[in-house]
Amino acid sequence: MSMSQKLTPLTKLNPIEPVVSEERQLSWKVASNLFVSFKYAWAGVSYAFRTQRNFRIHVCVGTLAIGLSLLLHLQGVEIAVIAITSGLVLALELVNTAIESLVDLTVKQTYHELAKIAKDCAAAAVLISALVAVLVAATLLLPPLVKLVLAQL
Ligand SMILES: Nc1ncnc2c1ncn2[C@@H]1O[C@H](COP(=O)(O)OP(=O)(O)OP(=O)(O)O)[C@@H](O)[C@H]1O
Repeated sequence: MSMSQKLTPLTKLNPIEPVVSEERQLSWKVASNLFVSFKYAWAGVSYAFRTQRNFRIHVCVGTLAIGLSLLLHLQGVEIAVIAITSGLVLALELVNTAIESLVDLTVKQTYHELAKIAKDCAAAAVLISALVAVLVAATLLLPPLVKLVLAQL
């Protein structure tokens, strides 16, 4: 396929087709620029934060867990483990959002058993990572936290 066939000028697009900006049409090219790639990735994070309540909750809980681990002077490895598990939850929440969008794009408003499987499994991945993160944080944070509270009594 030649270049001119690939990059249809916006003026020639059918008005009922979704409009793709010329910058987006060239995204395969601009993505080679590291800064622009970062900009698109940040747009994804920003979209998830604005639209996904669960993502906001995970950001708050993760920040709280890392903050507490610093305040309680946990060992470096322990802080790293809490940060890794919290980061994994956020990353999977982003993948979940991407899968939800792709499924909605594919099946639109129709019910499909495969769409249900895709969305349920993506949500399950987030749930499992969140449960593990809570378990890890509780194991590492609770003993020093209880010790600190008891010392105040
Ligand atoms: N097109 C569909 N076909 C079949 N089942 C669907 C479809 N869309 C959604 N579902 C079912 O509804 C559930 C919720 O889907 P929805 O798109 O509302 O996700 P959500 O509630 O926004 O999820 P999350 O809280 O993880 O963001 C899915 O897990 C799935 O079981």
